[in-house]
Amino acid sequence: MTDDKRTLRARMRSLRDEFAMTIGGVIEAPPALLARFAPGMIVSSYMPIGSEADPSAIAFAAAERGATIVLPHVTSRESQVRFHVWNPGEPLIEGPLGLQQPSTDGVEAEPDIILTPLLAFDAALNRLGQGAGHYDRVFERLPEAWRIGIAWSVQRVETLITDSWDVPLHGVVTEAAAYGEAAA
Ligand SMILES: Nc1nc2c(c(=O)[nH]1)N(C=O)[C@@H](CNc1ccc(C(=O)N[C@@H](CCC(=O)O)C(=O)O)cc1)CN2
Ligand SMILES: Nc1ncnc2c1ncn2[C@@H]1O[C@H](COP(=O)(O)OP(=O)(O)OP(=O)(O)O)[C@@H](O)[C@H]1O
Repeated sequence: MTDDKRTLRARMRSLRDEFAMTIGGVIEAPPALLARFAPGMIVSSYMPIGSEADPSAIAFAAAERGATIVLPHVTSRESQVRFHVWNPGEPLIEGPLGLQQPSTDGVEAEPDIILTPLLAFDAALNRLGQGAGHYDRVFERLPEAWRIGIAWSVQRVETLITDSWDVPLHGVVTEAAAYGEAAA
């Protein structure tokens, strides 16, 4: 089970690298997502590492509509994700695992909408992540939050292997399409 996930992660990382280097594009907020952003809402974004799809155009659209942006912060593979308020333009700090993270001086706040990085997603909107279970644990802790995957179109597979703790996404947005509630 774990081995299959590991093999798929390696394959999806190289697919994603190749796509981002040759085609790429901008991931824009589809109308169904824009309609959700409202003043006072807390939206979690992330700073892409490697060839991850960049959610910043969506985060800026949310900020323009009055939402507060938070970014994930971890101290290790084992630690829980904490979300800290980040204002566009504020400096980021180098963290573990190649991450660019917000300062922990920023107020901690739990997101209403979680823009989620991923390695692969499937037709049922299951998600394969980096394998540390960071977002899986966030989804368990914040079951009311709206979970939106951000990805390149090449990251879509027909069926992912799932484990008992995997929580499916509500929607996914790519450079080419929107799925699930992000498309409704
Ligand atoms: N941009 C981004 N921020 C994020 C995540 C993420 O996936 N992407 N996370 C999601 O949980 C959390 C951090 N967790 C992580 C857990 C493992 C690895 C990891 O194994 N990295 C690989 C290299 C990844 C790559 O270059 O694509 C490594 O260290 O070998 C990275 C982040 C919170 N912030
Ligand atoms: N809700 C949870 N509570 C405690 N541990 C969890 C939870 N969810 C996942 N884990 C642990 O995290 C590990 C990795 O899970 P998995 O391979 O599904 O990660 P992933 O979803 O691909 O990664 P990520 O969420 O970090 O991007 C597993 O060993 C699992 O035991």
